[in-house]
Amino acid sequence: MSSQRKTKGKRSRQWRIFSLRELQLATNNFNYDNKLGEGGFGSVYWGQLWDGSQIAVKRLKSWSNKAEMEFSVEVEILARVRHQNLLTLRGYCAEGQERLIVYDYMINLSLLSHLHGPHSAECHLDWSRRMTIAVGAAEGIFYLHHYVTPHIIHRDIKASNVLLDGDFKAQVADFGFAKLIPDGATHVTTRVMGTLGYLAPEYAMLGKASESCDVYSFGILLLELASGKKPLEKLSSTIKRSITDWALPLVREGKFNELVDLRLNGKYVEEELKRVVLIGLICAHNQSEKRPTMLEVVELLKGDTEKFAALETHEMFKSSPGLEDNLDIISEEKEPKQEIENVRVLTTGN
Ligand SMILES: Nc1ncnc2c1ncn2[C@@H]1O[C@H](COP(=O)(O)OP(=O)(O)OP(=O)(O)O)[C@@H](O)[C@H]1O
Repeated sequence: MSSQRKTKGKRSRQWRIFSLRELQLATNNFNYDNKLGEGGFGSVYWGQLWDGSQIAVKRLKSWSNKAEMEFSVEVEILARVRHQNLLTLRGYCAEGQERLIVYDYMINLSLLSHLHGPHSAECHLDWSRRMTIAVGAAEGIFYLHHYVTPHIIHRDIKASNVLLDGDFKAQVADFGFAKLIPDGATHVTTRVMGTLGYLAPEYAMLGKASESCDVYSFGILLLELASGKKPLEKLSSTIKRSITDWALPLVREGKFNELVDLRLNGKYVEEELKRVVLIGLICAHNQSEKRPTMLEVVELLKGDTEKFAALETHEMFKSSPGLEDNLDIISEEKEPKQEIENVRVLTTGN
């Protein structure tokens, strides 16, 4: 059994082109029952290949104006990006109007499903798993920012894009998609630009995409991971509060025990919780130049004491008046569609 697993593991690392017929067979002709979910780029289906290995197939929509060759070249570039915390592409299919990307199926699904979805009540994520996921996801993003040439800005770091393998190891998904977007596919563009609640202010307002936008989104993700709260919490039918607006006052009052996810039943490492929350908040600083780089984030998360001592004394965490300009205060809820549309309008042309 173990040798069989090993062989499967090896095989899954190989990159190849799939035929449409093979993917139709694997997914029962993209049957609704096989559907794992739907994102801005299209639907994702669970499938099983002839060798028994499980795959996730992303069936892209609105790709008709992306030439077959162009698509293949770009996907092959992405397939070369390999890191233990990045979801590896197993291959693709480009036949006729169909554009499909094939990944290994992540048996423990996404972080979103554990924090807020079907698995949230079961609480599979104990504190040590959360720490491992935080460090792993940070390392994956760090790799995209610092090692891949040209560097890749993810643009959509969020809980549904952090997938979990059989060992709950983080696999950051959907990187590099911006390059695959056909010109003029506006509704797809809105998705590439990120998701409400995770968007850095300068990105949302000016469309300035940079590595530090990913750092901002990652900060929100860290706060979400520690607290189990959503990036935007509905306070009433018209008012939403961001996770940073909720967390920062508690941090300034030193009430870390009120920040932690209640589903952990008090089982967590206090020092680590403090570390994750402070790093989350500094990453999600409204001024991009005050945010750390992903290299610094990785070092901090791994427990660099010198860097952490400096972070602890950061002015952001001092409970003095006048620092509230850091916060977005309470944001009025608009129609989500309209809000996304606004973001799109503001950012197109960049
Ligand atoms: N390899 C995979 N293994 C298991 N589940 C997956 C895999 N890839 C994607 N999924 C799940 O399929 C669903 C749809 O994914 P998709 O990436 O299309 O959308 P999304 O992440 O919700 O939104 P967006 O398009 O903005 O990234 C999500 O719930 C995602 O977690």
